[in-house]
Amino acid sequence: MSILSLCLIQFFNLKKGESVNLLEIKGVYKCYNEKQKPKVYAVHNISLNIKKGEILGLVGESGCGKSTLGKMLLKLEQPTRGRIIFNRHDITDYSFNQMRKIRNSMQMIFQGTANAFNPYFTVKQIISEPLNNYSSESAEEKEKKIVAMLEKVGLNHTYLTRYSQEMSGGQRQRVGIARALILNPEFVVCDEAVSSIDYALKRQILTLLIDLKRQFDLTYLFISHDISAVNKICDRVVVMYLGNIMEIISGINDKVQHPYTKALLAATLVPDPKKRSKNMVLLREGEELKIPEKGCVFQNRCLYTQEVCKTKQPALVPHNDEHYIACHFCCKNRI
Ligand SMILES: Nc1ncnc2c1ncn2[C@@H]1O[C@H](COP(=O)(O)OP(=O)(O)OP(=O)(O)O)[C@@H](O)[C@H]1O
Repeated sequence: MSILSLCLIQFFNLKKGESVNLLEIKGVYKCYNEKQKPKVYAVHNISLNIKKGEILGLVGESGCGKSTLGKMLLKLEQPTRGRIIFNRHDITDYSFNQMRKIRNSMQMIFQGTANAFNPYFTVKQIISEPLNNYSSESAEEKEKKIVAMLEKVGLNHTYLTRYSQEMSGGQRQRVGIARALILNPEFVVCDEAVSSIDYALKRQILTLLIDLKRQFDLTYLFISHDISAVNKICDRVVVMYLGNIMEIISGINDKVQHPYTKALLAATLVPDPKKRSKNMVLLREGEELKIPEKGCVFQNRCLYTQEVCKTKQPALVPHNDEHYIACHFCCKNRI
């Protein structure tokens, strides 16, 4: 088949509204200590596609493997097993030099905490760093670019000479966003980009991220503990528990099915007391959280565990078009 016919097929598929995958994650595992027995996986057999232009949310309790997965997609961590395809290229075994060539297409926004940046660097130095590594433009051109980017994130040239300790959390967050976007990436991992900032500022940063996504045609993996932020910004949400995907859904709302996602939802604060659901107690006081050797990874905390959950790990299966659940008892086609 000629290149022209392949392009035509892709063009007509896009016209029909079919989306293109920017990232394909195929059976990815991460084990930090391979010598340990039994092996403990921070990420366990995750398969997932991230569509071009999508904002994919990633939620779950602390330590469930969200950042590890995000870092593996950017190749800041090497998967133990599985494949990562970016823009139709298998980058799993890319060397440092091969990654250098595409590093500008994939960036990360970290939490804008006080120690997020080198305290001896000015804003200009912070944002220049990726430019110095990847661009051969003159110093003047770089400065022009930095000022233009600062303006895009709601700051101005007067911030160029500031140090990170001379800024508020929100201003630091904006500098972090400017630094991540200065190389004009396609894919950005936002790791807790709105954590520990107040409600009004959170709304501003979320609005800014949505605006920038439109302006720069970005695709985000949005990692967060904050269910309301995830619901505001994301097209789909992946719910992780102990390295495994429990559910994929359009939002954490009353359509969630998995007992773990229901518990996450019940734990969120709802302003209207009449709409609040009862908190579900998933772990009794003093009880230790253990990763089961077989069966469903959530069996020790689930309120509905049956015999089959102790022996057989449920597969992630479609409930409907965009809704996937890994539970023996949630899906219509199951046991
Ligand atoms: N470099 C590392 N070496 C060893 N273990 C690690 C390393 N990084 C993460 N882990 C472990 O992997 C598991 C997943 O960690 P990860 O940071 O991905 O979780 P997370 O869901 O992002 O947590 P949080 O929300 O608190 O950031 C944890 O048990 C953690 O202790």
